[in-house]
Amino acid sequence: MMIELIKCHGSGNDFLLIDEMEKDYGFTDEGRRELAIALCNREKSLGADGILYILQSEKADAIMRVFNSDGSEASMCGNGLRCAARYVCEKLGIEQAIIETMKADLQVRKEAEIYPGIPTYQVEISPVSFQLSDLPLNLDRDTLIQEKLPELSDGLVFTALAVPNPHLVAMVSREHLESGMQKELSEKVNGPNDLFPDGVNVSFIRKVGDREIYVRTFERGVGFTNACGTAMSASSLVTCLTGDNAFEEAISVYNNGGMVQCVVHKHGDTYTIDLIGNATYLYKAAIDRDSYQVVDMQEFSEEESYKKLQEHARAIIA
Ligand SMILES: N[C@@H](CCC[C@H](N)C(=O)O)C(=O)O
Repeated sequence: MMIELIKCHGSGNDFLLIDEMEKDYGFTDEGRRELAIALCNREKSLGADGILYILQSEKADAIMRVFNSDGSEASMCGNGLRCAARYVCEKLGIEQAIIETMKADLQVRKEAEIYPGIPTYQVEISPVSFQLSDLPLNLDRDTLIQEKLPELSDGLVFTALAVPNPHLVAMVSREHLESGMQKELSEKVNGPNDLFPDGVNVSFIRKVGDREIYVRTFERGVGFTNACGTAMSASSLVTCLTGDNAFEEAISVYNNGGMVQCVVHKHGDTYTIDLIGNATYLYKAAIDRDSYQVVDMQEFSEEESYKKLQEHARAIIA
């Protein structure tokens, strides 16, 4: 039996999208996990940061499940949700949809192109929680908002939040980004450790201009990726809390794979974030289910336009 998939990316955060609505592959969760480990391997197979499984939903237009390249399942994936949004909207011939994810049913919709020639989607990032029990982060307190965490660093100021997957973010200088500090502390909190028993996505943010930030993320279950959509959303929210950016205004978020825009909404004591950016298809392929060998591959021609956005982004963050 063949498995059909689409290789896609959001800000260079790349995924293999498998439609289980179209074809019933009869995957078990262990099967989904094994497939993620096998196909995401960049040395031995197609390579990707994760697999997006699209399934039939009883209450929404579709379900998106996300498996990281190490086989762990993530509760959310912002860049992946844009790719899933495009796939579901085009499949159903609609411009907006509701996609069920592990913890929330989220609104997605087609948007005006973020850069010429780039299919663009807006996705809702929600719910947001600062309760440490929601990450979880084991500290003898309820929240960690713009405070030091001496177990990880004497100098950096961190915020911990769940959107709803767990994030730890810090605003840093260029020197911090160039040091090995992010890798070192990310490996610590994503290995066996008492603070973050389930691991955490770790982002360093640098302000690059008015309503412009750069975010680099070490992703739980993957390592450094070109970008992480939920991390860029969480980081945008933190910069609104610090006063570096403003609620309800578009923030350009640059990353190593390109750029997105985030708009942070404050509703009383709660927050939601709009994440707007590309949903780019690279190729579609058919894989032999037993050997994982590629049987057929057809490329899309969308990457040329995307490279122009990347050049623009690189010039800003240089
Ligand atoms: N790249 C994603 C997040 C994927 C999940 C993450 N690694 C986790 O385990 O929480 C995004 O774009 O949000």
